[in-house]
Amino acid sequence: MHTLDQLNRGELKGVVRLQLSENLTRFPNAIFDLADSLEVLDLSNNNLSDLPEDLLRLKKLRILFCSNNQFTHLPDVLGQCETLEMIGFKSNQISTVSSESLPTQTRWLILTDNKITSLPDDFGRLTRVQKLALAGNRLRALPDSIMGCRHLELVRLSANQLEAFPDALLELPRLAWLAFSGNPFCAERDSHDEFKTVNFRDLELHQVLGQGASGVISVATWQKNPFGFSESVAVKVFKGEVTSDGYPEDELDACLAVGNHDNLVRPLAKVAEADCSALVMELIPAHYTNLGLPPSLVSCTRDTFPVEQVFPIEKIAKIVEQLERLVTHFCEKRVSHGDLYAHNTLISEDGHVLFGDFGAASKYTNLSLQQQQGIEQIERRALGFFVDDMLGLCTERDKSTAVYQSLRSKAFT
Ligand SMILES: Nc1ncnc2c1ncn2[C@@H]1O[C@H](COP(=O)(O)OP(=O)(O)OP(=O)(O)O)[C@@H](O)[C@H]1O
Repeated sequence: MHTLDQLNRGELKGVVRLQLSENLTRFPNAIFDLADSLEVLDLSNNNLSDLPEDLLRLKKLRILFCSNNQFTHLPDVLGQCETLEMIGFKSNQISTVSSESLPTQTRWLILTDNKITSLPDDFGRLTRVQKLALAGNRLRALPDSIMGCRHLELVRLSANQLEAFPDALLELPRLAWLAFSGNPFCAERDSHDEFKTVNFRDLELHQVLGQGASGVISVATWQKNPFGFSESVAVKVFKGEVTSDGYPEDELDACLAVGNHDNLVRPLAKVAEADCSALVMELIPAHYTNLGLPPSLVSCTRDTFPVEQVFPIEKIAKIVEQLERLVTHFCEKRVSHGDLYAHNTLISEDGHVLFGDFGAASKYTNLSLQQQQGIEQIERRALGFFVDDMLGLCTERDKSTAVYQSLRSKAFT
């Protein structure tokens, strides 16, 4: 994080990346002094509502983040910034997105949690866009031209006002991670009576285990355990607000709809109270570790891995086999996971997989057979990308094996 003082004193000359958060209400002019070098500008968490019309003077600007500001429209000047390819305006008040505001070379567009009712008709001219985050808006439909966005791989549409499933998405040849729960066309949430409902006051929360976008997970023991669950459990208490993947209530609904599987963290019970929604689940044993790391600004939609991460091909085959069985289970339950990634996968030393994070999951039982098949194909593409990622971790020696070749035929690149 930098300061306005540093900027005004000329101390930041030559920086490639600038991050300022000081309740700014106006774009600081001194930023233009960095035009020769500035590639990444992060003005998130300020009070900005517009950008200067000569922003294009920042000739090298590739990445612009303005989340948590007061924008009511996406500034038109963005469309004239010749090198700008990543745009993030999450949690503003944006209701209008003009065609002029979208640079043709956009790869990454984050407009989560705004008030957008429609996208420009010619959206499909963004033929390079790979990642499109629109959850928590007021979209009623998508422009059919979106079919032209042939590089789209990740799309978030949850928590909108879509009246019908956007069939145009089924035409996208690379789409692999899709979230669409919490729209009027979706099936209603289920009460999941097959799972016990417990009182929140019967649980005693202890140390925090982790925190996802949608809730906080803690170890808990029972004050009262009428159903005889294990003495120690994990409890995810949902925060209630919309996340970049959708509504927490839909996460709980989808997670319970998928139910039990050998490769899922076992859901045990739910808390469904007016002021508290929570999921009680089995504790993940401490020796399970993350298989991958989330995507970076460079990898965009693809997971990243520590350079030293290497696996023998037999272990990779075992991991892939478990994921394949899991995807078959998702399809049988008519739930799309929407976030099938190594970074959501935990593995034990001997290669047993525990998979999680239903934040982007969407139920699709009520859709037409053709739509259901299309959605399954999208999830299987994510599995194909996953296989490709796993093969990237294979030892050089194992690349000549028959197992490698057989897995290669399942990979999507
Ligand atoms: N049943 C559990 N037992 C032990 N630890 C858990 C359990 N569930 C979650 N955790 C811990 O909490 C962290 C957050 O989990 P969660 O599934 O909510 O979110 P995430 O997938 O990491 O994040 P996001 O939803 O933002 O993508 C996990 O990385 C893990 O460390």
